[in-house]
Amino acid sequence: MMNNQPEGDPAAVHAHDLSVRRGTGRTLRTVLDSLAFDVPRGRITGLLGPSGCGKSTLMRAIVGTQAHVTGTLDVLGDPAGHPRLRSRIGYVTQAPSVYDDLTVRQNLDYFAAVLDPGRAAADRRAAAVTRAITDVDLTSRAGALAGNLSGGQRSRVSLAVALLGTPELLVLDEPTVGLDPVLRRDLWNLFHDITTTRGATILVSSHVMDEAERCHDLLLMREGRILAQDTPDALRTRTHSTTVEEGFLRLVDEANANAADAALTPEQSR
Ligand SMILES: Nc1ncnc2c1ncn2[C@@H]1O[C@H](COP(=O)(O)OP(=O)(O)OP(=O)(O)O)[C@@H](O)[C@H]1O
Repeated sequence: MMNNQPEGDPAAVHAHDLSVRRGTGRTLRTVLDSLAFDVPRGRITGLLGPSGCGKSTLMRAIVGTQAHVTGTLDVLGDPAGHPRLRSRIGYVTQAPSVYDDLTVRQNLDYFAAVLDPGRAAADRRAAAVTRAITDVDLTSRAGALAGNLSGGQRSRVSLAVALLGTPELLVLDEPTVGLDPVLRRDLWNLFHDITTTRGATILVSSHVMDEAERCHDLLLMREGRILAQDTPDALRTRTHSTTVEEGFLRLVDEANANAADAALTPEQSR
């Protein structure tokens, strides 16, 4: 498996033989199966694959909220879920977690107080809130009620909350779903700004393959497995494709053909 990490610089996320089961009791089933991959630091890695392939489950495992995880999963040098990681990771789930009856700034003040409580930290909190609002380009809407914002603006408030603690790793679960093309482009520009100006690592999921072209690195998933880890360029070249989507489909066809071959008895394959 390809690793784009510069030598000597440990990956932001390192997984080996990583499996996850979901469900309860007798319904427990394997949804991630023996994954091995690295997420390089300071870059945008896109986690792409069809609905239900396990992207959210993998993200939950990385941020430490997923049960029944086995194998190796190291995040920023610590095992996933380690308390030391809490302030070093920003996580945005699919449902924007903002309070509609608070303004943008009040939402951020609230989450900042949870992250960095106490009177002594008041100035630091105020600076962090202003910076996060600026980062997501919502300064002109800071006094607006979150409930009155557009979908894209609400997504940006969630992202601002995740940026509050100046996280080294941002895990974003389908942040552009349901957004129009202009808002999607603006958010992707913002992700690139965040990696450039803060040196942060971003792991971002999507089931829209054209978003793959905007990532530095790709993890392509299918049915609970990693199909490929590559840069968009390398993937297109390797699969003789003009788009990542075409390359992904070629890899799926290849995997299906291999699985069909493996299922044949020696007599059938003769
Ligand atoms: N709470 C749950 N209990 C049992 N199985 C679950 C649960 N949540 C998800 N699954 C199963 O785990 C598998 C992976 O789901 P997951 O949500 O991680 O996929 P996904 O790629 O993020 O999908 P989407 O793009 O639709 O969000 C699916 O087969 C799903 O049915």
